[in-house]
Amino acid sequence: MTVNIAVLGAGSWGTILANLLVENGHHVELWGNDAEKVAEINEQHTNKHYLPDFKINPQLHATLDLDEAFEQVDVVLFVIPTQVIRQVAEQIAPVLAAKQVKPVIVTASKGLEQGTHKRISEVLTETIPVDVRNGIVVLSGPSHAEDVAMKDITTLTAASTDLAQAEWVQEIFMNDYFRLYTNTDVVGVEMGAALKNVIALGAGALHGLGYGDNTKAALMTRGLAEISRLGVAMGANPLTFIGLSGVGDLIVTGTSVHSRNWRAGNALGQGQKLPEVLENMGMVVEGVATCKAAYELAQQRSVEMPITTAIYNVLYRDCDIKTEIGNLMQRSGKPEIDFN
Ligand SMILES: NC(=O)C1=CN([C@@H]2O[C@H](COP(=O)(O)OP(=O)(O)OC[C@H]3O[C@@H](n4cnc5c(N)ncnc54)[C@H](O)[C@@H]3O)[C@@H](O)[C@H]2O)C=CC1
Ligand SMILES: O=C(CO)COP(=O)(O)O
Repeated sequence: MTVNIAVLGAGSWGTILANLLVENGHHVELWGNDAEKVAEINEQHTNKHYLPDFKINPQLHATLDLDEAFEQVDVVLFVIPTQVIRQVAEQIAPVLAAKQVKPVIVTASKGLEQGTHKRISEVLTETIPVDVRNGIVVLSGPSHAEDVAMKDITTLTAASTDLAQAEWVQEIFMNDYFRLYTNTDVVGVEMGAALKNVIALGAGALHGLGYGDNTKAALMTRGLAEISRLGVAMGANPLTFIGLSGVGDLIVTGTSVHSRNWRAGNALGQGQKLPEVLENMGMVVEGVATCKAAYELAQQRSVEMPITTAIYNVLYRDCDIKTEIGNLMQRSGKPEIDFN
């Protein structure tokens, strides 16, 4: 089966997924917003800013032109930062309408929209009318671009309320090192994907401050407890949080030097200030914006999220990290399992 795929976002994850899809035998157009980088991909077959040592398959074509990207399109894959998804989706909707194509929309981005607190599939549902698209599938799981570049064995979840569309996407992406599972719990998959980035910031900060393994395990486990609590309040199946898009992605993001969120947290723990950290990263650190959205959502829903609140206090109120850790430890004793 050869499928026509437009990948939106020529950063680290978009480039690696587009490359994988080409090597799976599909026709892929990678849409970018930076003329120099698009030319580099087409002429040098590299994208050095995001993937310094990676050689891109010469069959991958990049473009700045949405008309070209959508010339023939069965799947549109979003791999851009969460906070620009609404704007780009509004930009592509009339192009899809003019082309009279009805692609399946897939998102591999992870986050919550600031202001509205919406999940990405909700933003896409609002902005791309049903008459110009097929279903929406969410792709998520423990998957750093740097490891997929090495063809390291990687597992993900394809989630959709329409199981047949999730299965179709599963088939498009699967190969001997990339394995997908399906799930119909879109809420749980998206909430796990978005919120683990916030906890990864905290895990990095603990590392930067010199805390040991016990503390990091405590943060990730109790972090998962509050991710599940908010997720269940939003309608998720609690079992999804022990799957790839929950604990799986929390492990990879909360322990890896490849994680932008972990690295940003590590730099904060070492005493750098947030603007400097983000400036130095040069890539999206999704947990920062999502932390604010999650904090506000938890307040609205009266869901207790003490770790997210502590991270919010550090990021948005310039509070001292060690004081926030001390405050977490001063809380009264709690039962371990509590979804109320
Ligand atoms: N890097 C990774 O290993 C993984 C990333 N993700 C998710 O994928 C999403 C993208 O992440 P990365 O590729 O790492 O980010 P990145 O920072 O490497 O690349 C983002 C890309 O989006 C482009 N972009 C930004 N605004 C745009 C706009 N208005 N129009 C068009 N393009 C625009 C940038 O030019 C850049 O090419 C994030 O939500 C991230 O959480 C998910 C799994 C793995
Ligand atoms: O989601 C990811 C890995 O599964 C990527 O995480 P970072 O954005 O922190 O690098």
